Amino acid sequence: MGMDEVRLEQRHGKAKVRVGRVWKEEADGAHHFVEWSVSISLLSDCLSSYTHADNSDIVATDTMKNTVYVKAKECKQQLSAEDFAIVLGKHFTSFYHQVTAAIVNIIEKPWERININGQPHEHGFKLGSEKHTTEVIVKKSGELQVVSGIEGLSVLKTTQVCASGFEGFIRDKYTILPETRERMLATEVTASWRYPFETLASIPAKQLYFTEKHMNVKKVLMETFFGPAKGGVYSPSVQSTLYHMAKAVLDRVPDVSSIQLKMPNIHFLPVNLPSKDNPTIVKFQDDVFLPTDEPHGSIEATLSRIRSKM
Ligand SMILES: O=c1[nH]c(=O)c2[nH]c(=O)[nH]c2[nH]1
Repeated sequence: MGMDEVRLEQRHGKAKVRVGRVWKEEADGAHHFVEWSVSISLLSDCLSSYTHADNSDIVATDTMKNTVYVKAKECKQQLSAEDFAIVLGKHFTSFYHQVTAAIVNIIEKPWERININGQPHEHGFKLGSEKHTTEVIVKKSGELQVVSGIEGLSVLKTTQVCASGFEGFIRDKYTILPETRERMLATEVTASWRYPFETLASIPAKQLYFTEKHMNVKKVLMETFFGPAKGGVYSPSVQSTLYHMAKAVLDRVPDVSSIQLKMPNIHFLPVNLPSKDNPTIVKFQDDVFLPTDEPHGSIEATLSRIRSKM
C-alpha cells in the first residue's frame, strides 16, 4: 500500500431548512399548523466532486432546500414530523440514482392550539416549551430506521420528605455533599426512542400514528417522573428515576424498541447566609434556594428490549 493511499468518507446536505405548513379543515373550519426545522444529509456517489473537481453527481444543497417546500406543499393532509421525514428520505433515495441513503432530522416547534373561554380556537396558537424531534434514515433498498424524541422538557419536584433524596454514595476525603432524603429534583429531559419498523413497507399507514405515540411516551415519562398527584413518588437518585421512566415506556408502549434518556441534574443550592455578627441572617430550612445551571450533573442511559429468540 502506497503512502498516498487515503480513504474518503463523505456526506452532504442542507441544515435547518425552516418551513411552516397550514392545513385547513373544510369540514369545521379548524386550521392545523406545524413549524419544522429540517436537516437533510445525503450519502451519495459524488466522490469526484471532492477529488476531481467534477460536480456532475452532486445534488445541490439548494435543491434539497427547495424540495422541502415542494414536498410540504404536496402533503395535502396534516402529517407527523416522522412521516414528513420519511417522505423526504423516500424521495431523495428514489429520485437520484447517486443517492444511497438519506438522513433526515426534524425539530418541530411546540405550537399549541389556544383555548379562549375553554373553547379550542380555530386558528390561534401559542408556543409551548418542549420540542418534538425525529431522525429518519432511509436507504435505497427501502430499509429504514425511525427515531422520535423530546427536547427541552424541564421538570421539577420541590423538596418534601418522600419526594427526592440522595444517600449512600461513596464518601471519601473529597466528599462534602451531605446525605439527604429531602431535596429539589430538577432536570431538562432529552429523550429519544426507536421504533421497530425496518422497512418503508412496515410503517403504519394510520394518519398521525407517530404523533399519537409521541404523546403516549411523553405521558408515561411524566407520570413516572412525578408519581400520583397526591403524594408523588420518592426519587432516591436521578439514575433510579431515569431507569424507571425508561422502563415504564418499554412496558407501556409496545412499539418502542429502545429509549435513551438524558437527564442533567440541575442543582438548587441551599441558601445559608451567616455574617460576623449574626450567624444566621438566612438559615436554610428547605425553603430558600439559589437556582443554578452550571455546573450540572449529567446522567444518561439507554434501555433496549432484548429480543427473545422465538
Ligand atoms: O441523583 C443524583 N445522582 C448523582 O449521581 C449525584 N451526584 C451528586 O453529587 N448528586 C447526585 N444526585
